[in-house]
Amino acid sequence: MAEALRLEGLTVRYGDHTAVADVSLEMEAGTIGCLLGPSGCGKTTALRTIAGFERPDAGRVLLQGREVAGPAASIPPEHRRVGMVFQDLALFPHLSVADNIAFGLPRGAARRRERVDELLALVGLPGAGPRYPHHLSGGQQQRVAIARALAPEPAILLLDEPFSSLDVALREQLPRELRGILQAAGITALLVTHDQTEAFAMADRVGVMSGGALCQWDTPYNLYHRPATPFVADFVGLGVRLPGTVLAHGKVETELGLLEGAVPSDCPMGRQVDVLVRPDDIILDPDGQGTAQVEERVFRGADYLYTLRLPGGSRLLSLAPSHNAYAVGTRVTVRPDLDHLVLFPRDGGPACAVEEAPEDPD
Ligand SMILES: Nc1ncnc2c1ncn2[C@@H]1O[C@H](COP(=O)(O)OP(=O)(O)OP(=O)(O)O)[C@@H](O)[C@H]1O
Repeated sequence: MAEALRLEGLTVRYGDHTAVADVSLEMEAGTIGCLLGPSGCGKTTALRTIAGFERPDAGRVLLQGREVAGPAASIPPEHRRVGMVFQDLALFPHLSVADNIAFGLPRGAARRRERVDELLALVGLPGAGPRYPHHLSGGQQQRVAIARALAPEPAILLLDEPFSSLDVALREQLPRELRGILQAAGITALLVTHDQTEAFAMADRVGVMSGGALCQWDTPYNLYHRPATPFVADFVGLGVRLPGTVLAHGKVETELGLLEGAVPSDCPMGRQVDVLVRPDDIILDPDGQGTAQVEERVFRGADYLYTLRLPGGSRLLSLAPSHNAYAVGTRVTVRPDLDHLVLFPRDGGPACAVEEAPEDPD
């Protein structure tokens, strides 16, 4: 498949501060990518550099194989064929929906009206052309902003926190809808968000950023099941890291007992590691004889998230269906059910590669 975007060693500094540090990634045409990370990690700066609003201090940006920023070129934003949707949507309040969408199209273009109608149909708002932005709901306004950005047929659509101004219900629903719209039209898109649920619902590939660096650029499934660094493991999904010692291939001793299965072959015996334990890896049994204790319980609708305290002081998380509720203080037996082990060496040495993790079903 054709390459839509490539970043090579992209570095952007504001004075002494490195906002984007040596970021490299590639996106294929027609796919959706996402930069995910906490506030200040550099994701907006990376997006703005792709759009042409910031200049790289090192590295290159290539769009459809053409260098648009780097040692060989500095193409201005309007000539990059990039569509941008901003956090606040930035619709023109005094223009109708049709005129908002047509804004980026050449005046007098024969297909102008036709293109607006096409885009309104694409975003599920047929017939909304004569209305004004303030007549529309937040979700509808967002679709108009997307239609406007798509009007000039950009090579890539960049979206900066596109759901942050919407209410909670829309934030659940819109990422999936938007993914459907972009996929139907074969659009390449890159969004930035700090919200993992949005990233996972929207994107084929997600890049987790921290301190300007890209920690891992991978499928959502692999980020969860094969996190490359402790930061990715902590940022994506819930879980704890339990100290352990590698005993032999296939066994790690922890406070939970011997965890078995798929210890990476490059993890030497005796090595001190942290084992990633997700809430879905822990089954709890409230038998009254157990040595673990419920320390906290959080209702999450379909399930409760329990924090469990082991006798040695380590804590675990566990998810259990919400039709049974175990009170704080209940003694429970904890049964680990890990089908592969993700290990991070405690000495900070290179991570042990995760083998035999389940394959990404997609
Ligand atoms: N124009 C600027 N001048 C100086 N420093 C800046 C500028 N823009 C961003 N920064 C700094 O660069 C770092 C990265 O900012 P950036 O906005 O890219 O992060 P972000 O991950 O998008 O955060 P947020 O989610 O809060 O927008 C931050 O430390 C920020 O304070």
